[in-house]
This record gives sequence, C-alpha cells and structure tokens, in this order.
Amino acid sequence: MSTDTICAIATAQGGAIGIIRVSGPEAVSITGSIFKPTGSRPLDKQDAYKITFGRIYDGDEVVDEVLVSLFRAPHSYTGEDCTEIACHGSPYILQQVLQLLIGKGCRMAEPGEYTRRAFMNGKMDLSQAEAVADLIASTSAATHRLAMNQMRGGFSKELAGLRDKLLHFTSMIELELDFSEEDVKFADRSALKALAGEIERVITRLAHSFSVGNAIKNGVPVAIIGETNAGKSTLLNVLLNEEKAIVSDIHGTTRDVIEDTVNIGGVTFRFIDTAGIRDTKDTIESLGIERTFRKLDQAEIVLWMVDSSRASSQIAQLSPRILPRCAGKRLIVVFNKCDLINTEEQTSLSALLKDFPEESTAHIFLSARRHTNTDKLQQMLVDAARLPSVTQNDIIVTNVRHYEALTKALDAIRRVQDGLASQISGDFLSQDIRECIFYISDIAGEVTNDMVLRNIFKNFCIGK
Ligand SMILES: Nc1nc2c(c(=O)[nH]1)N(C=O)[C@@H](CNc1ccc(C(=O)N[C@@H](CCC(=O)O)C(=O)O)cc1)CN2
Ligand SMILES: Nc1nc2c(ncn2[C@@H]2O[C@H](COP(=O)(O)OP(=O)(O)OP(=O)(O)O)[C@@H](O)[C@H]2O)c(=O)[nH]1
Ligand SMILES: [K+]
Ligand SMILES: [Mg+2]
Repeated sequence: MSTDTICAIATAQGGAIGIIRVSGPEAVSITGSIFKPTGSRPLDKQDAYKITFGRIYDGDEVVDEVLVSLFRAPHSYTGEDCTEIACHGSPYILQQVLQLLIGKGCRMAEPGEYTRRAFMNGKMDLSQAEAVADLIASTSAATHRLAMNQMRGGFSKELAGLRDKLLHFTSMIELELDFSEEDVKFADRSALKALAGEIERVITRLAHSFSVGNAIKNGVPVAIIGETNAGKSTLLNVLLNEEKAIVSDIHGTTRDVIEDTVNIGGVTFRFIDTAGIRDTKDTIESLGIERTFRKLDQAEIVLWMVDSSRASSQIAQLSPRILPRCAGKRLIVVFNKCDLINTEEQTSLSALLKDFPEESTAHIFLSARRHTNTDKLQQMLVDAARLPSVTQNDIIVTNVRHYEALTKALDAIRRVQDGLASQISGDFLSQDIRECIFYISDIAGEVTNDMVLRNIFKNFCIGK
C-alpha cells in the first residue's frame, strides 16, 4: 500500500463539472479538512458509496459548492480510500481546490498513478491496466471493443490457468531430481505432453491474433519499397493526400523511414515509405537501406515500386533480395511511371512476373505523378487487407509487449515438446518449463520489474 495521498483533476477541460480525485490513506481526512457538508455529519462519518453535498473552504472563503463521493478501501478503483470532489468546471476553481489539497498534505498524481495503484493493490492485472489506457484512447468501435475485451479480463485468466498447471509439473519434476538416485517419476510425462500441446495451441492462437490486433490499432502495415527514384515517396504523398515526404530526381532522396496512417474504405493503413534499395558506399544511406528491409519484414502488404522504363533490370536485380522475404505477405508490384511506356510494353512487363508466387502477387500499372490508376491501387489495398471482424468475445492481442512475451513463451514450450519427444533429463525439461512460466507470468505482470511498470504507466494521462 502506498503511503502518499495523491490528487489530480480527472476530467477533461471545458465541461460543466470538473472532478478531482483523491486517493490514499489520508484521502478522507484531507478532503474533510477543506470540505464542510451542509448536514451535520462530517465527511469521515459518512457512509461509503454515498454522495455528500457541501462547500469547499479556503479559510473563511467559500471556493465552490460541490458534491463529494466517498470510497473506502478496498472498495474503490485504486483499492485505497478515495474521494471525488465534483466542482463547477472552472479551471480556476479546480486549480484552487488542488492547491488546497496539496496544502493539506496531498501530492499531485503522476500519469497513470491511479491505475498503477489499482494494479499494485491487486484490483486488476497488468494486461487489464494496459487496456485502460487503450480504452481512453479508443476512437473507433473496433479499437473500443478490443480494449473493452481486454479490460474485462482478456486472456490473462486463460493463461493463468495453464501456468498453474505448468507450475505443478515443474514441482513434480524437481521433486524427481531430489530422488535422482532412485530413478522415480512423479511427473506423468504423457499428461505433460498433452498440457504442452494445449499451451502451444493457445499461445499460437494468441500470437497470431496480434497481426489483426495490431492492424486494427495501428493500421495495416504497408511497406513501399523498391529502387531509388522508382517514385515511392511520390506514391506515399498521393496515398496520404499530403506532401509528407520529399520527392526529387536525385537518387537516394529518402534515407529514413517515413510513415503515417490513413483510412481507405474503412480500413486504417499504415504506409511506410523507405530508402530506395541500391548499392551505396554512403554509411547513412546503407543504414537507411537496412531499415528498409526491417520494414519489409514487418509489413503485411508490400508495395514494390518499379520504374516501368527500367523494369526488367530492376526486377532481375532485386527479386533475389525481396521475394524470399515476402512469404506470407501480399505483394503488389507497382509498375510506376506508366506515362513513359505504351500498352504493348505493359504486356511485356507483366511477363516479368511469371516466376512470382501467383496466389500472393498482384500487379498494377500506374503513374504516381499523374495520379493515373491510383484509385485502382487503393481498391487493391482494401481487398488485400481483408480484416476479419472482431466480436465481443474474441481475444485479440494488441500490445507489442504481450506479443513479445507470447513469442518467447512459445519458443520455450516448443523446447519442452522437443525435450519430451527426445526424453531429455528432468533438469533440462524443468528449465524450459520455468522459462515458459516466466513469460506467461510477465503478461499478467506477476514478475514484471519496476522499470517495465514505469514505462507502461508513463504513457497514461494524469488523473487516470
Ligand atoms: N466517478 C467515477 N467514474 C468512473 C470511475 C471512477 O473512478 N470515478 N472509473 C474509474 O476508472 C470507472 C469506473 N471504474 C470503477 C471500478 C471500480 C470501482 C469500485 O468502487 N470498486 C469496488 C466495488 C466493486 C463492486 O461493488 O462490485 C471494488 O473493487 O471493491 C469504482 C469505479 C469509470 N467511471
Ligand atoms: N514520369 C514520371 N515520373 C515520376 C512518376 N512518379 C514519380 N516520378 C518522378 O521520379 C522521381 C523520383 O521520385 P521519388 O518519389 O523521389 O522516388 P523515390 O522512389 O522516393 O526515390 P528515393 O527516395 O531516392 O529512393 C521524381 O523526379 C518524381 O517526380 C511518374 O509516375 N511518372
Ligand atoms: K528520389
Ligand atoms: Mg523517396
């Protein structure tokens, strides 16, 4: 339990009412020291979950007429004693009341500190606390639904059950190690094998759901790649409808990743313009090109821009570097600058793609500079995105931290499966199981260290 009592304005500016939240061991006494109910009972004699009408005083002067709500530990959002002072929504009044509270011993809350305390006091697990921030930030039905699902319990409960079963097995295996001379087996290997299989399935499903969750939350990642001067930045600007990137006829104009989101036909896309790929001795440009390949790896849709007037050599040169990295992605080859070629030449260019994987590859002729066929490309993108619709009960991972922990847990459980198959000794098995438990626990915040917590809560708003 925290010893400090914290206060903050919990409402946005501009409303008719402004609420100040106070939480901590002194919440009731400090609020009571500046608040006088109109009835006879002082605040600390009021019942929890009741609202009391009265006045806030600065000495003899009335600052405002307010309503004070009272929560008593552990029955509050933070799990601590809490009050909420509902004032008239004037920034001046709210500041005055905050200063009075601070004068009586409160301190200003840090961003996310209420939710952090709720987590520390066991009111919610970490994945639920993280969902609170997403919920406040949600701007669409889809992001709202994802956050709400996660806040209501999400996947940590499911994972916690599996983790507890794993814990049971490690303790059994470790018990065997204590009796190593006798060669006894307490842990039923076939039951462990079944459990490992179940965990592998659950975690794989959750990890896969991240691509959907990430696409809904941050936009479907679309990497625009290709040789220098193919017209990538020109296309980015057309798609974003904004002069976001510098366009020039100088090769190697874009050296770093430029990205932004835009909604097309109801789908949020994240377009990522990258440094053109070419052999270069320039160190900065080389670093940029490394990033191009990283973005290519992270993308779901790849727009490979090809200058139609130099298509044959560009495709021959870059295919070996690009195609192997496009497995599992949608590839759209964009023959740009089609204003420079005629229709017959277009037909011969299509033939250059004969060795490309047919199911996942599409192509289009367009002119980014003249905006020819760019609407057709937008329709192709919407078709390629094909997001499944999310329902109330779908569990979808939207958080990179969770995704990384799941990936590591998956690696560990696969080692457990391999180990069981090759009958490795109990101490190695137990090591992999423990690792899997560690990463599963990380999601719910059971083993998370202070630095991770700080990172998570610093992105909250003050008052939450
Ligand atoms: N005025 C106000 N509105 C608010 C909040 C708040 O703190 N204050 N919330 C803050 O985000 C959300 C509501 N969340 C809350 C969650 C739990 C408790 C609470 O008192 N829990 C008790 C009792 C639960 C029960 O009766 O079932 C508990 O957990 O023991 C209060 C608010 C949204 N609206
Ligand atoms: N003729 C013609 N020129 C184009 C077209 N699209 C882009 N360009 C020109 O091609 C040149 C390069 O365009 P950019 O958009 O800077 O190319 P880029 O692929 O981003 O180049 P780097 O950032 O250097 O890799 C510019 O002079 C553009 O005006 C097009 O459709 N037709
Ligand atoms: K350029
Ligand atoms: Mg560029």
